[in-house]
Order: sequence, then structure tokens, then C-alpha cells
Amino acid sequence: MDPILVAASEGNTAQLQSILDQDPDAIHVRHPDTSASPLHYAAESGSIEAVELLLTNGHPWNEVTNDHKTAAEWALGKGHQAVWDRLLQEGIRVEMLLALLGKPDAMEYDDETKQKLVDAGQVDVSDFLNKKLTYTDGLLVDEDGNGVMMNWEGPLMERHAAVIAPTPGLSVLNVGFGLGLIDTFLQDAKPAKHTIIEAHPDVYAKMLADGWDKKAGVKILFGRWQDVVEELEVYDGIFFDTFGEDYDALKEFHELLPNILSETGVYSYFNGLAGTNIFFHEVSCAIAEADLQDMGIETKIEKINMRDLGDEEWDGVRRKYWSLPIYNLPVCKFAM
Ligand SMILES: C[S@@+](CC[C@H](N)C(=O)[O-])C[C@H]1O[C@@H](n2cnc3c(N)ncnc32)[C@H](O)[C@@H]1O
Repeated sequence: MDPILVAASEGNTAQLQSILDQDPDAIHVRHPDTSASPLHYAAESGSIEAVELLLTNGHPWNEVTNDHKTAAEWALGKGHQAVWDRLLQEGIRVEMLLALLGKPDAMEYDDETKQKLVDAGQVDVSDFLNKKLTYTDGLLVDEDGNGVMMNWEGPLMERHAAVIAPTPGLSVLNVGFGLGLIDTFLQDAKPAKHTIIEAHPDVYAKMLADGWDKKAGVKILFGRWQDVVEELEVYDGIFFDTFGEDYDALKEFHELLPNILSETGVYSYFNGLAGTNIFFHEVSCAIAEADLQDMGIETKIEKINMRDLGDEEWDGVRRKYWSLPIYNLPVCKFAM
């Protein structure tokens, strides 16, 4: 193995420093078979000092191996919670700094990492609104086979609905109809007003075919939420779950909340942020929480145990977008 990987795996900071003093580019050495980085080995060794030294010398915090594992996961795999915590803190710090500096996308990866994510099935969903959608039993997919909404999310939608509409007679807003799961649960809660924003023409056609425009209290705003902002009112409960949009879009929606969520209202969103990697998920959740906090909104997380979805659940779907054992359901309210 390359000397820097050996030194990192031994947590040998003196040796690491000496190698980097002689050749600063050694920070870029990766294991030829797995792409594991010096940070992976240092994290696995449990040496905070070695991790710190590598970060100080410019090692990225978010490198992944060929099987998409981060250094933090290698640390946790060996029970090194303190190393996990340190890397989590670093991820949050770097991503917030990038966001402050106006760098694109809070989770921007280098080209090689991006390719690994594409190989892992994460695909380009731009141009989503021009793609034909198909409803099959309990599934909404686009023409490339990307799952837009899946039935396994039903229990989550039931809980999200209960959180934003705990009593009858409220005024609620849902952004993104999909399979209409949350809207069906919201109807059960008998809201006085139930507004739904939906952008895709095929989904809108299905809503009309199923008579959603005739249901009590329902108002459909057909268009991208970005384009119907002027028509929004103030709501007691708001839920957001679109498709093909990145964190910047979610953040942009969050910035509307002070104008559209009532003082005592509850907001929640589908928390699929980096839903296939526990470490990136935790970094993303912390950033979303901090961004909401900036607007005076407090987030409490309800932890929901997920059943193992198994491969058959993803039959006919190209991109597995969730694989974590716990779902962090956000319950957001203005701080009193
Ligand atoms: C994941 S599905 C929503 C599923 C829904 N929560 C349910 O319970 O069935 C996402 C929906 O958001 C819609 N959508 C995507 N981008 C949108 C946007 N910018 N504005 C409004 N709707 C959008 C999609 O067409 C799709 O119907």
C-alpha cells in the first residue's frame, strides 16, 4: 500500500506530516482498487489527530470509495464516534461556507465523485416537466424509469399529514401531488381549505380525471410553485415534496415560509436529502435545520424506523433514492 495510506491507517501523524512536507500532492493518493483515501484510513484508525492533520492539509471531507462509503462511515464502522462527529462538523462547516460564498449547490462533488454517483444510479432529472409520466400500480415513473413517487412512502405521508393537519377545519397547502397520497390523508383530516400545487401536465391531468378539482375545499394551482407564489395565502399547515429539484430549490421555498405559514402553523417536507448515504444525509439535515433557524423556524425531528425495502420494492425503478434505516421527519414551527 502507498506509504501515506499506511501512515494514515496507523494514525501516525509524524509520518503523515513528513510525507506531506516532502510531497504535498501525496494528499491525492487513493487506493488503486477501492479509491479509499488517506482520510478513510485515518478515520478507520480512530485517530482524531491524523484526521485533523489531513483536513488541515486540504484533504476533502466528502471523498467516497468505489462502493460509495465516506471516511466517516469507515470511522463509525469501527465505533469511532468522535471521528464521525468531527467529520460531520467539518462537512457542515465547509458546506455552509460554500453556500455563504455563493458557490453552486451545497453538495457539489468533483467530477470523479459525480461519476460514481451516476454509476450508482443517481441520474440527471433536469427537464423533468417535459418527460412523459406513467402511473402503474402504486408507482409514478418518468420515461427514464426514475421513480417520482412510490407507494412505500405511504406511511410517511400519513404521518406528515397528521403533523401538518392535526385537527379538522384548517387551511393546508401541499406542494407536489405525485400519487396523491398525502392529499388523500389530508382530505381525511377535513381541512376547511386544501390547496395543491402541481407542475406536471400528466399529474395534473390525472388529478382532474380523479375529480380532485371537485373535492371539498380543494383548490389546485397548476404550475411550478416558483410560478404561483403570488397566488399563495397564509396556511396552518404546509407540506413540500417536489421532484427533480435540488437543495437550493428547497431552501428557496423555505425562504417563503415567513410569508405563507401562520404564526402557529406547522411546516414539514419530504426529507429525502441524500437519502442513500447516512453521513451526507446527516450533513444535509443539519444544514437545512440551520437555514430554517435563520428564519426563526425551529425544527424538531421525529425518528421513524423504516422497514428494509429490499430490491423487489425498486423493481422497474432506475434510481434507488432511499436506503436508510431511519427516516427523519421534520416538524417545523416558528420559535415562540
Ligand atoms: C414525489 S411527488 C409528490 C408525492 C406526494 N407527496 C404524494 O404523497 O403522493 C413530486 C411531485 O411534485 C411535482 N413537481 C415537481 N416539481 C415541481 C414544482 N417545481 N412545482 C410544483 N410541483 C412540482 C411532480 O410533478 C410530482 O407530482
